[in-house]
Amino acid sequence: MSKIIKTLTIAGSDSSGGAGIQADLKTFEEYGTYGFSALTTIVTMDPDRGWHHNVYPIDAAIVAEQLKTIFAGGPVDAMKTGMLGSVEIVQVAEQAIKNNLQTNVVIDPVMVCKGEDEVLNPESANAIRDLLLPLATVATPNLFEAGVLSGLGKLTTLEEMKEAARLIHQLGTKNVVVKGGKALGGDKAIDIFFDGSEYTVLETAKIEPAHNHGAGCTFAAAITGGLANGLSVKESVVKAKDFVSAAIRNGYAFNQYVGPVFHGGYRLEK
Ligand SMILES: Nc1ncnc2c1ncn2[C@@H]1O[C@H](COP(=O)(O)OP(=O)(O)O)[C@@H](O)[C@H]1O
Ligand SMILES: Cc1ncc(COP(=O)(O)O)c(C=O)c1O
Ligand SMILES: [Mg+2]
Repeated sequence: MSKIIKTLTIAGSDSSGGAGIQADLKTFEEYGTYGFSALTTIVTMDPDRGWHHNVYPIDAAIVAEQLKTIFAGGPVDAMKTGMLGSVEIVQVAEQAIKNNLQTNVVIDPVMVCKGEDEVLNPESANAIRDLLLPLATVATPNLFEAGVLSGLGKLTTLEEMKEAARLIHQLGTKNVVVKGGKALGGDKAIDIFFDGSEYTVLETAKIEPAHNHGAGCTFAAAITGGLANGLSVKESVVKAKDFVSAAIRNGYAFNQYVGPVFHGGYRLEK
């Protein structure tokens, strides 16, 4: 075998398997890369309480220990962050990125899980904005997160998404994708990619039923996989959109509450 291509996710566990570290590792595998993970939080969903999410952060020192283990094998080719769970964990992720400034990093500024519209942990969200976005190669907020990060509040049009992308770029990230997804009205799933000078509109038909739990994590992990394989940022984002669309098309109803993507969908359709 030729050179091993290494990818890393610093993210939470979604025991239901569609999102979080599970989505990231499955996607990394689909991209032919060797995935590492530093676990930050454990999320459970309660069927007796309408699928209420409980988030259990891990001690930041243990996250730091996991990263020490991973980097004992040398640098990785690309990395991403997902749900981080506490300001201290955000700081640990910041340090890992600063120790590896040559490595492309995708910041998925996870503040919410689908179906919830309240920021899970406002202090961590602010820390992601202030500490991680300035270090990001690409940031991938969904519509809600882009409204919070840009300060524009609820976004409802393409023009507002573009303005949010511009404002988030000003926070220091080199590139940003604002994901309209299912949250934007209309029959298209539209994302805006902004590289600081040019806007690219990424558009597909909205897939119904939307088995899109984990779509955001899968999309960010796919960008990471593309970057690790040497694609440009724009190429990585364009391929990730195809990858996540196939994952949603091949998703399934896990139960009455949630329909996760299938991370192997792109391979199945080839
Ligand atoms: N029903 C859908 N049909 C097609 N694409 C979708 C659908 N829902 C989400 N997407 C796409 O999945 C990716 C993740 O977006 P989104 O689901 O909004 O993120 P998040 O999971 O972070 O909330 C984006 O590329 C978005 O356009
Ligand atoms: C651990 C974890 N990370 C991230 C997310 C966000 O998932 P999505 O990809 O749907 O935005 C979730 C949602 O349940 C989660 O449990
Ligand atoms: Mg998300």
